[in-house]
Amino acid sequence: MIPAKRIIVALDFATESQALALVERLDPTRCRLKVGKELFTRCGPAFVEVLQSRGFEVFLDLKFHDIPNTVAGACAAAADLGVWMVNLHISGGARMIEAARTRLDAVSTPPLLIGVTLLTSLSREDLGAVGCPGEPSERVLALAALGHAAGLDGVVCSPLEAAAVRAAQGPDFRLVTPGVRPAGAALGDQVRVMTPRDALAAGADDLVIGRPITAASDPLAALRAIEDSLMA
Ligand SMILES: O=c1ccn([C@@H]2O[C@H](COP(=O)(O)O)[C@@H](O)[C@H]2O)c(=O)[nH]1
Repeated sequence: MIPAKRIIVALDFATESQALALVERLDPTRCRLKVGKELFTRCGPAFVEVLQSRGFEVFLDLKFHDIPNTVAGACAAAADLGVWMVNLHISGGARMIEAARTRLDAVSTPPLLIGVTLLTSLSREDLGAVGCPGEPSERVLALAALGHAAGLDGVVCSPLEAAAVRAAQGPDFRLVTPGVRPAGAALGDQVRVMTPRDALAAGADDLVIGRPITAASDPLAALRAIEDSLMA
């Protein structure tokens, strides 16, 4: 039996009405929602409150990356908004993460604090081109260790790295995996991918899935098919 709410639907829409058209068909007891840069920049915190008022837990995926004081303040703002999870880029460094952790520890019900290791759209070649030679998995493992030591509740990584991060960081460290594609689905800009079922088997806690659901002709049927594939 797969526990409920393992799927986080990425609401990468350009308008509130497009997002709501899908949200109105979703069940908050069965999935969570992710609000990222596009929707947040267009609709702002008010739309996050709309989603929460409908019973959904919201992952605010703004991937903060700035000096420690600025990121700590942004995380405090996310906590005030009442989101379930917030994230930052681990490459911002240990002091940045510790500052965010300290601010969230002062809040009565803080959101989960998660760190992005290496974007799932990046390949080995992409990494080399920005001056970081080596295997993506090595970098992910190093960043996950740094992030855990600095106080993160978990990381965003590709499902390809989930088993290794789980082995290194233990059972209580949350693994949030985008880069999830049902068999035969278009990859789009994703590079380091796995199927939903394989991602869960590799140890992922949360599957972040956008276009395979949101761009489907019948998004609800696409979501149900993914849920069924997890049970099979
Ligand atoms: O490494 C990362 C971090 C975040 N994302 C986000 O997840 C979704 C994935 O959407 P798909 O349509 O399923 O590709 C999207 O909102 C990204 O911003 C990621 O893909 N990789």
